[in-house]
Amino acid sequence: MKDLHFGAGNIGRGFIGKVLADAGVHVTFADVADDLINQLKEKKTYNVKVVGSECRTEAVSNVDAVNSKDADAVIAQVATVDLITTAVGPTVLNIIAKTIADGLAKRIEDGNEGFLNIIACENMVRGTTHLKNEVLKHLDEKYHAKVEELVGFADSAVDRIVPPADSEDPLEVTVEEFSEWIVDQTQFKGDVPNIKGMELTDNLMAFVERKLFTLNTGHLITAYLGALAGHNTIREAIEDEAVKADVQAAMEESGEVLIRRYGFEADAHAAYIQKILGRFANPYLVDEIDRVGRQPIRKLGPADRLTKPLLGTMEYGIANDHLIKGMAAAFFYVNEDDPQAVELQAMFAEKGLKETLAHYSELPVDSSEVARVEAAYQALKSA
Ligand SMILES: NC(=O)C1=CN([C@@H]2O[C@H](COP(=O)(O)OP(=O)(O)OC[C@H]3O[C@@H](n4cnc5c(N)ncnc54)[C@H](O)[C@@H]3O)[C@@H](O)[C@H]2O)C=CC1
Ligand SMILES: O=P(O)(O)OC[C@H]1O[C@](O)(CO)[C@@H](O)[C@@H]1O
Repeated sequence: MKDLHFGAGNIGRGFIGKVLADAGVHVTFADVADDLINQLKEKKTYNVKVVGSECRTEAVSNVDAVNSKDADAVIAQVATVDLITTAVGPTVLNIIAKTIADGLAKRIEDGNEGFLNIIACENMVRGTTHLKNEVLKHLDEKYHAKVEELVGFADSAVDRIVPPADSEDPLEVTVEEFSEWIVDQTQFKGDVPNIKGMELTDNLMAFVERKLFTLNTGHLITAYLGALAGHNTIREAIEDEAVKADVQAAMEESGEVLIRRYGFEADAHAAYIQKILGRFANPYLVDEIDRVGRQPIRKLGPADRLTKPLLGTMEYGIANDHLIKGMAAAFFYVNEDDPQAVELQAMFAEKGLKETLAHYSELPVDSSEVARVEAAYQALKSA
């Protein structure tokens, strides 16, 4: 099987590319980072350091690379591979959609009747479905029926903490031991691939929301409360007992929504939260607060890791003080290198918290929740 993987970054090399290459799939990475691509092309192998209670280095071999800026080369790949995976970040999905659409048009014109499956591996609810809609916007309608017949767009949930590596070898990645890649088996076209490390489910939403609204909700609140307390890394922040107590409580509030919505068993979910807290404290990973806190506007959005769990607590009429506090902490997040943090702070300075939060979260500006976030902000300010 041949895979074209967009995004040779942390998750691309450290997780998805590795799982596929280990399973005997030939992986070609597509990326815009020239040096990275040239080195991958030349060496065709790279190392992954797996760190935890035991540390080891594993080589990933038989990979290739193509520069994403060379549209013709990428289109030629799309026209021939059996699988396309992505780990580029939600905003870049819209950019690669055009190239994928051009590749699908070529594939059909070339008479390739083989099945192709596409899996976006991003921190997004139904990211592949989003990508599909973007691809179809760029694709002439005359190709749509063939795409429906031959191309599967399978949504997935991806969980492995992979911070940027601090290594002399630019291709090496450092990853935690834990990993979970769950794909919606109902959305494949042709045979569903049997790949070790890729789990299949017919209940994907439960797993996507469980991951995004537990790990990512807790991680983000760790970042924002940690930054406020003067910490630089996630590990430092979660070892601060006050931060940890708030983060755990926020994950429990979000967890109560997940338990009620999807029927997760309460004890198992509590253990899931504890495991995640342990992963945040991994002493072998140096995970900067800015990586986890990045793009706060996206993360305050209505479908993302702060607002969506809050909406769930409102739906079920259950406690949400710590989710509210986490949202308030987002307004202390300052990072001049992050355009979204700059934009958020600019609007906050001009319009105040209520209007800014309502604008990005789509919560009603006069709602009691928005008022409570403002009160929590004031409480944090005077603490
Ligand atoms: N790092 C982590 O711990 C996890 C990340 N994720 C998700 O995986 C996705 C990727 O995250 P990371 O690997 O951490 O980011 P990253 O920044 O390390 O990798 C993204 C890669 O995409 C490349 N890229 C940018 N524009 C491109 C284009 N037009 N064509 C091809 N490649 C392009 C970048 O050069 C970069 O190498 C994100 O959606 C993230 O939320 C999900 C789970 C864990
Ligand atoms: O990649 P995003 O959506 O900016 O968010 C960063 C988060 O994603 C992860 O990299 C993977 O879930 C977490 O480690 C972190 O909480």
